[in-house]
Amino acid sequence: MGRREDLFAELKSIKNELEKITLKGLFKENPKRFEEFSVSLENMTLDYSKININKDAISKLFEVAKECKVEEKRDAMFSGEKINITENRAVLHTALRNKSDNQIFVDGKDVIPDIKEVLQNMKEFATSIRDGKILSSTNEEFTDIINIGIGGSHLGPEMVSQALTPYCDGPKVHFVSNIDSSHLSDTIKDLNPATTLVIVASKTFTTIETMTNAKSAKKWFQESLGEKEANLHFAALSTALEKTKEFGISDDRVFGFWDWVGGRYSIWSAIGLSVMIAIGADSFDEFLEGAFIMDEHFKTAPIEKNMPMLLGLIGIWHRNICDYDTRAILPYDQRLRSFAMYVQQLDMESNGKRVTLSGEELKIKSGPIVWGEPGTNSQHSFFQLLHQGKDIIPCEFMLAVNNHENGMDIHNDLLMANCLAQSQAMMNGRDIDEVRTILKDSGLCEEKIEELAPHKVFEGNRPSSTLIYKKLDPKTLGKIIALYEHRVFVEGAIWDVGSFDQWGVELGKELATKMVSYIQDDSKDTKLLDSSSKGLLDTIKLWNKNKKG
Ligand SMILES: O=P(O)(O)OC[C@H]1O[C@](O)(CO)[C@@H](O)[C@@H]1O
Repeated sequence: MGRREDLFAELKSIKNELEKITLKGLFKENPKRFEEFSVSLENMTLDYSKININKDAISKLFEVAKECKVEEKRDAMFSGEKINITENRAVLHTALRNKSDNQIFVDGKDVIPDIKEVLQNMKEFATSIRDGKILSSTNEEFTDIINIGIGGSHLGPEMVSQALTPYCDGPKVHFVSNIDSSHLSDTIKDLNPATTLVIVASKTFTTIETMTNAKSAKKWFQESLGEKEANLHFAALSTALEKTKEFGISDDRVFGFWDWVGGRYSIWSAIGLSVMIAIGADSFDEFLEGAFIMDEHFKTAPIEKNMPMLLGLIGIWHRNICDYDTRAILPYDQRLRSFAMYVQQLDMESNGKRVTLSGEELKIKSGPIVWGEPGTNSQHSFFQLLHQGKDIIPCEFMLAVNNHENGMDIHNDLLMANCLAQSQAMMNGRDIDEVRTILKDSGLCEEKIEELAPHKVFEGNRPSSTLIYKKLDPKTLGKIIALYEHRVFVEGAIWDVGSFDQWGVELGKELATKMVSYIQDDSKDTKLLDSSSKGLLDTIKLWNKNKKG
């Protein structure tokens, strides 16, 4: 990877040169900066002109992408090659939304017919639930659906169903993920078991949180409806048919997927069933269509007009050239309130890696910390640090031009104005001279002006991008999610990490299994544990209401 490091060094020299001029200056120099540093796809535009970058840097980043064979790796993924090498699996979430006639082979078998079959079964089931053709054990229509799952089996369905609230015209969907008993109990407390369907979403059907919640939900049904009746209130989304059967869910209520669908990439698979029940099969198709449009764009658009490539390369610029540790995702869209959390898993579980694909220690930084909240709420919490803190945090604004509400345009106008104003403030800042003039005009004396001025200076020159789209409809949401998936791919390909495994999550799972025996068994000797774990366990044993009554 020597050539990649050389290119990084050249990019660092460009960055050092660029530091001599501000973002404001770049706009003054080039009135066409927006046109030259933005890219569009249908009703969506990514504006990256407010990032301290120039054409030289962009073309050098293209060289990085070429050197790291991003396009070849992309093609390998789309064609079903086993690019998840530590698990010996293909990575084919894109096949789930493939609307072309192409065949895609894994181990010599075309996967498309199976995908179509499961999708068709999902549609029939979802439509029958929505139309009241499938009834509960008490012959009533299902009014509420609870998706029990965690990680990729939860974050996608919850985020998408929140985002598409205006399209939700089916039963109400709820989500339970945390093993904390409060999550299930707070969710079911106002629900009627007779009209509730639980969807157990788990690729492996072994995840302790999901299985514990599913068993407790089963008990809830059994106690109020009866042993046999309980099973009629379940469906499952899983690759583990044996285990779903063991749980008591009949095969016609199980919707499968395949080992080449990673958890955090699974919203397009059967894992999307709760969303499909909420928004209907047609809207779900639109959602898949949106992702397919982004896939085709990613596959075919030249690198300089390729939105995921550019977003990924900007990520590399910020992480490896500017040395920024985090990035903020800031949707000016309350319905995208879980989007940052969703991208956190997508991005950090994929690229939070410390070794290369061949197992060597990475010599450069990989995935950054991803976080964020919707605006305008976040303006009144952490934006202070974004504007005046010591860290520079690249901000990714997201903005829908049209809302879904009639007669509330004033809200939308103000929302949009705030979004634009924030990126402008980050870029332009406010210098000491301007601050002094403002304070003078407000009638303050010289002494007071000098006392206050440093606090009111904004350095500015802080980078941001804005993804602007016409309306947050199912198709647009599909495009946005696929854009972020492919951005993660581009970055992972450049860092040369295994973006599709997640071994780092395993150690905690293993230790939790051991730890539970210390909590449940008083006679278990804690002497060999570290003193912190022992101290905490002793406190648990002293205070545990389950033990002490
Ligand atoms: O769908 P499952 O098998 O229950 O797994 C849930 C989640 O657990 C993980 O394996 C690790 O957190 C995720 O990748 C996955 O989305």
